[in-house]
Amino acid sequence: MTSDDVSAIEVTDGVRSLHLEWDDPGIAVLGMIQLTRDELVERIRTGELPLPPLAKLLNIEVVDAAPGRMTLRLTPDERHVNFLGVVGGGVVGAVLDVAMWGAVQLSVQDKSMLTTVSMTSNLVRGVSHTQRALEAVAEAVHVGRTTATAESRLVDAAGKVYATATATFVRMGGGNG
Ligand SMILES: CC(C)(COP(=O)(O)OP(=O)(O)OC[C@H]1O[C@@H](n2cnc3c(N)ncnc32)[C@H](O)[C@@H]1OP(=O)(O)O)[C@@H](O)C(=O)NCCC(=O)NCCSC(=O)Cc1ccccc1
Repeated sequence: MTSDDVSAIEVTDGVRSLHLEWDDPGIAVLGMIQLTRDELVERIRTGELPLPPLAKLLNIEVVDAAPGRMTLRLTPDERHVNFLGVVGGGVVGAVLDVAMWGAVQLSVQDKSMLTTVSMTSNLVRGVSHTQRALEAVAEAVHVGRTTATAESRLVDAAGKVYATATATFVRMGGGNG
């Protein structure tokens, strides 16, 4: 599903439905394992490597990817709404988490895997499901032998900030190159 497909949500007698397709999650995992860092960057950036199902579920797309940075697009829709009638903080946190992970993961040349161990977010403005797409812009701050850190912001097209987050990752495996 892409951001254009939100209109594909059908409403029949008040019941919402959506036909959603996603790829075998193993394809993205295999890409992580088998591709070189530069191949991985390129295939994520161009969309050649299918994103994991989580991205399809939350309506997240890649805008840009490079060693040390990743920008994702979150297109809010009705499925993201919580009891308060706004997009849930977990959805905002998820897109920032993935963008920060991408920024640090694409920094490493070897086969080590980065995994999030802590994350702090500040949700400074409510997100409505009717508003246009937001961008999660993340940068690696530190990539060390055993840990990595990143920071990120969720902004609209005018640069208005909706949320900020920082995260710490543990680096597992690889030769620490
Ligand atoms: C409103 C505030 C909390 C504080 O804002 P401040 O620091 O004082 O900053 P500022 O004054 O600059 O205002 C900024 C904007 O806010 C607007 N505004 C201000 N006051 C009010 C007001 N009283 N009422 C309405 N709107 C108000 C204000 O007009 C401005 O907009 P504008 O520039 O005019 O367009 C803001 O940080 C916020 O909305 N954060 C996001 C929270 C969020 O969405 N969390 C996630 C969902 S919850 C969750 O998931 C948990 C859960 C789980 C399961 C089930 C249920 C729940």
